[in-house]
Amino acid sequence: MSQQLASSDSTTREKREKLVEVRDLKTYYGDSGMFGGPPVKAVDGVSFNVFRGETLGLVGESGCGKTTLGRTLLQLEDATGGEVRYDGTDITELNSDQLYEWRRNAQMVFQDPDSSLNDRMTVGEIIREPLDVYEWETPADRRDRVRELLETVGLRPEHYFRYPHQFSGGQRQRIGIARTLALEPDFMVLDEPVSALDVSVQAEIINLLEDLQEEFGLTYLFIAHDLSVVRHICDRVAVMYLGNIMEIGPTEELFTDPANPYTHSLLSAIPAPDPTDTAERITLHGTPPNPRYPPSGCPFNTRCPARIRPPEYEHLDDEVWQGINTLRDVLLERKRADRSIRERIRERLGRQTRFATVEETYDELFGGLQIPANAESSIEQIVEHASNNDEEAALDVLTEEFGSICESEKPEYHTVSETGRKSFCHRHDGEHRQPSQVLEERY
Ligand SMILES: Nc1ncnc2c1ncn2[C@@H]1O[C@H](COP(=O)(O)OP(=O)(O)OP(=O)(O)O)[C@@H](O)[C@H]1O
Repeated sequence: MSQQLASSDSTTREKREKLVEVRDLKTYYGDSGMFGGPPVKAVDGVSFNVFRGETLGLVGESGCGKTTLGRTLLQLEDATGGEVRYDGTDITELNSDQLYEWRRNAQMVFQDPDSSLNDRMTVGEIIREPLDVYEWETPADRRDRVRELLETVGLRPEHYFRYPHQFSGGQRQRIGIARTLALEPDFMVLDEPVSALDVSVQAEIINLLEDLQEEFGLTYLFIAHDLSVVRHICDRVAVMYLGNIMEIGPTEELFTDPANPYTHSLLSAIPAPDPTDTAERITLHGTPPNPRYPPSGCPFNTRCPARIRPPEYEHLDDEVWQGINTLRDVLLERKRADRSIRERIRERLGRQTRFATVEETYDELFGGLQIPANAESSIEQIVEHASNNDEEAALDVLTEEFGSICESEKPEYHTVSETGRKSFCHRHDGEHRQPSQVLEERY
């Protein structure tokens, strides 16, 4: 599956040189030791290429794994599995000496310049540090290089002896960028490089990054929340959700004609520039699942507005669906949670039991809603099992009655346009209606 994503990515762009090739990359945090529970699957098997000279955007909600992916590409985080080939070399296999040498090629620009600049060092020392570490040329050459770098990023040579706190946020980011340029890298991971800056300054830094890219032939992975910035600066975009890439392709096409339901939802959250635009927004319910316990099947299935439904429930009221989704989340959570000591004490004292929680949950989710008879009897069975503390049986009924391929099988990557854009969704398998058709009908 991941190979498939990567290969078609390359067929459409075969003339472009691959600088970074990522294959089935996984980064998990923590271990599954006796008390640790399962690891956090921050990056859970992604494959894509970054082409030399391009800017690839990486977008997605907070916590979906963007920073972890960026850090793993630079081996600032150890990969749990998979490969990161840089100019053909798998950098996950390098020993520490080799990695040290390789790091000259690739640098990271951070969101918050304050935390990456040491306030006790002068600006000159900060920018010179990587040159000193790598014993670049002579000390006099290094000083010259720093003065040149200061000019390259729009600062002045006399800023050499000033301290970071004497500069504005935008200027501090320029200092950070000068430092990352010192060793002439080819590849830069820009992790929200303008998010901490005033809007008026953001454009200046974006322009600087674009100029530098052109001047030095840099390749960027640009991590961002702000989709309008991404649309402006990126050649291609990868949309991430819960450690997976849901869609990847050329920027303009992805923004104007999204294929994946998650991309639709993400774009739909952008306020329309035209206040008279009455297009329905897709509201994503709930928060992304805990990456320690990602759902089975498609990672987005628990929130997907275009989820495939059993035919008899195709037109079930959306609020009822949301209720069923939430009920599933609660049941899954309860199934894996060892009952807390507090709850057990409460039970023994006869105060509040898990039964009461189920009843309350039911009322809250479905109270006042019109539920068709067949769905209602299934929901009642589910609640009854849950009341008997048998979450397993409750979930079985839920899956049997309301489940679909979205929960039972991981999707494949499907090519959705002539440019080789890829989307990770069962709806492209030729047997179902496309996400956009379903979303139009449901919203
Ligand atoms: N060092 C760590 N140890 C354990 N879990 C971590 C660690 N770093 C990140 N995580 C978890 O991994 C998941 C992905 O985090 P990450 O910071 O990569 O997401 P993100 O998309 O960059 O978020 P944001 O946009 O808020 O920066 C989150 O659930 C986060 O809590």
